[in-house]
Amino acid sequence: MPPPPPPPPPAPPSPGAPALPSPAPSTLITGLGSLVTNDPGLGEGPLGPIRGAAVVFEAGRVAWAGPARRAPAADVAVNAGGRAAVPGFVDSHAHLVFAGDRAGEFAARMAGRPYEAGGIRTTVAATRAATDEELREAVRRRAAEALAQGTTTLEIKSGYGLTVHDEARSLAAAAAHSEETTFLGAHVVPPEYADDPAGYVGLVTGPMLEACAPYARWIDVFVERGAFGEEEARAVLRAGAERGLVPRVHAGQLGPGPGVRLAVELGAASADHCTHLTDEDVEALAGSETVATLLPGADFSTRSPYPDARRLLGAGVRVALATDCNPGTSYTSSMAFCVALAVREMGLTPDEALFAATAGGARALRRADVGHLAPGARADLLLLEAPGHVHLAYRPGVPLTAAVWRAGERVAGPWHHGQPS
Ligand SMILES: N=CN[C@@H](CCC(=O)O)C(=O)O
Ligand SMILES: [Zn+2]
Repeated sequence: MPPPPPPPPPAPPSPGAPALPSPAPSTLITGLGSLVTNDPGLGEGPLGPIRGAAVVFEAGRVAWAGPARRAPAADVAVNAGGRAAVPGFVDSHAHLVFAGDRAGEFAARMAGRPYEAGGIRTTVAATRAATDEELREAVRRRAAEALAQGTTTLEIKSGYGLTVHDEARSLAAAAAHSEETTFLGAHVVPPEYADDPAGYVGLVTGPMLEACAPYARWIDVFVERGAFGEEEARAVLRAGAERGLVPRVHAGQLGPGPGVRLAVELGAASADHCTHLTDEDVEALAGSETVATLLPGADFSTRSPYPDARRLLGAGVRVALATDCNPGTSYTSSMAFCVALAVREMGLTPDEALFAATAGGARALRRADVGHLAPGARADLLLLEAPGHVHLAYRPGVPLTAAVWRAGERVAGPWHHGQPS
C-alpha cells in the first residue's frame, strides 16, 4: 500500500490577516516545600498536601500536581526555593463599592460606642456624591489590594447606592473586576424612604432589580433589626430568584433573628456572619446546602463575640471564611488576617481555617473550578514567603505573599522566578 500523502503545508498568512495567537506557555513551579491542593486524592486529609511538590499550569488550568521528582517538563520552569503554596483565597463576601471611610466611627466604637446598622447611611451619602470614575477607581484599587494578598476569587456587593442609578452603577463598577457580583439594594432603608419602608422594598423588587440584574449573579439582604425583617427579606430574595439571581443572606450579625432559617428555606448559597446562632439555626444549616460564612474581621472591628466555628463543624455545617471588607465593620481585605482570627478566636485549626478560606469560599459561591489545585482547577496559586501554610495564622499581620498566579498568569508578588525583584 502506498504511504499516505504528506499533509499540505500550512497556507501562508494572507497580507493583513491577524497573526494567530500563540498558545500561552505552560509553567512548571517546582521546589515547593509543600503544596496544599484541597484534594484528598493527592495527599493526606482534606487539604491533600504534597511535600516536595511541583505543579504545572497549562492554558490557565492546573495540568498536573504531584511530587517534584515526577514532574513533567513545561515551557517555563520556576523554582520556588522551598516556599509553601496554597490555592488562591476565595473571598466570598466583600463590599468594595463605596466612597469615603468611617475611621471616626471606628475610633468612637473603640472608645465604647456600639455599632449600629444606621452608620451605613454615612457611606451611602459619600457614595452617591462620588463620580462614576471615582467609584470605578475605588473598586479597582481595592480589588488589586486583595489580589496582591492572594485573593484570586472575589465577590463584590453593591449596597451603598440605594437608588436605581447608584445601585446599577455600583454593580457595573463591580462587574469590571469580578463575575461574582451581588445586588444588595436591601442593605438599609435610605433616608428618603424612612417613612415608607414598604415603598423602598417595592423599589428594590421592581425598577432597581430590573436595572441591576444584568450586572449581578447574586441577591443579598441585610436581615437585622434596623435593616430588613423576615417578610421584607423574603419578598426581595424571591423577586431576585425570579429574575435569575441566587440568594445569599446577611444573617445573625448583631443578634439572633430569622435570617439563617430564611436562607435555608430559600436555598441560599450562604448565610453570612452567623455571629449569633440558635440551636435551631445550627440544625437548619446542618441539613442544608447553605454554607455558614463567618466574617471574623467584622466581629473583631465591632468588638462582638466570635461565633463558635467548632460547634458548626461538629454539627456538619459547611463553613467559609471571608473578609466582609467594608468601611463600617471590617475595613480589611486580608484573608490571612481572617484565617488568623478564625484560628485564635473561633476554634478552627490552621488546616480548617485555610480550607474554609479557599474551598469553603468556593462552595459559598457554588464554584467547582476554584478553591483547590487538583488537575482541571483554575490555576490560582498563592506562593507564601513561608515554609508551610500554618504560618498564615502563626505570623499574623506579616505580609507573606511571595507571588500570586491567577488563571496561570503571575499577577502579584515581589518574588519572581526564584529571585526577589
Ligand atoms: N451588615 C451589613 N453590612 C456590612 C456593614 C456595612 C457598614 O456598616 O457599612 C457588614 O456586612 O458588616
Ligand atoms: Zn457584609
